[in-house]
Amino acid sequence: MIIGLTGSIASGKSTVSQMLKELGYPIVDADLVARQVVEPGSETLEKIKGAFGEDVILPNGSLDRKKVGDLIFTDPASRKRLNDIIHPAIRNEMLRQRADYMAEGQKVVIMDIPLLFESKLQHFVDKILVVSVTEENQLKRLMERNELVEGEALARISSQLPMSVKEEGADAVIYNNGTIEETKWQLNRILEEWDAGISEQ
Ligand SMILES: CC(C)(COP(=O)(O)OP(=O)(O)OC[C@H]1O[C@@H](n2cnc3c(N)ncnc32)[C@H](O)[C@@H]1O)[C@@H](O)C(=O)NCCC(=O)NCCS
Ligand SMILES: Nc1ncnc2c1ncn2[C@@H]1O[C@H](COP(=O)(O)OP(=O)(O)OP(=O)(O)O)[C@@H](O)[C@H]1O
Repeated sequence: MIIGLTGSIASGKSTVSQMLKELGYPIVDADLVARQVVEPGSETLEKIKGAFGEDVILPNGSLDRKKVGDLIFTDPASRKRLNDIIHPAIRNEMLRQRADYMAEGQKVVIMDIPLLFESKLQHFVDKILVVSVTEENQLKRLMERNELVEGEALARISSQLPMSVKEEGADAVIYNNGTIEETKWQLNRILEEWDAGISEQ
């Protein structure tokens, strides 16, 4: 079974993904893959340099994530340009990692994909688990974690589909507004319900 883990920015996907990792599940992490495919020397980084100029490359040759983030979260045309370059590379690498885990004989694989709905990747997975938060908690946690002012955080939030749309498309929802323990409890109930316990693997 392939479980797609998604949600909105700062809703708690990495927090839940970490819990799943501790339980022993294999994880394909789209944010991590997005870093791997732009490593210095990669074809994707060269394409980004071609599209956005030398300005987005740090002196050590790596992508200036802060600069690119500031650009794409405020300008939809730049976001589309970056997505068109980087998403095919991310998709290929995610599918490669998924195939490797399945070849190993893993019965359950987690695919942590923040933009699962935005990129219409529902067909990559068998079940969709959405980590949801209230707008108030999302804004507060995003501002704190990324040290952003309210306007910057709101720009990032509005670059994604609304939380309610993701909840509607979910097979199960974790409401990550309480304690970490409460979130873990919800996760365990869902894994039981889906018969996806690690012991069954
Ligand atoms: C713009 C970049 C360089 C900013 O890097 P930074 O280290 O600040 O953020 P990080 O990669 O950790 O992403 C944080 C979160 O931002 C959101 N996000 C990232 N990219 C996008 C995007 N293109 N559209 C909407 N939301 C996005 C996701 O919720 C993600 O979990 C980076 O996010 C990136 O390369 N984005 C394009 C690839 C992508 O779409 N990644 C999302 C997973 S497929
Ligand atoms: N239940 C919780 N209570 C308090 N803080 C939390 C809770 N869950 C997550 N957080 C904090 O909120 C922030 C966002 O969580 P996390 O990084 O897991 O979100 P994410 O969905 O993976 O974000 P992104 O889309 O940006 O990668 C983090 O600083 C995390 O420590």
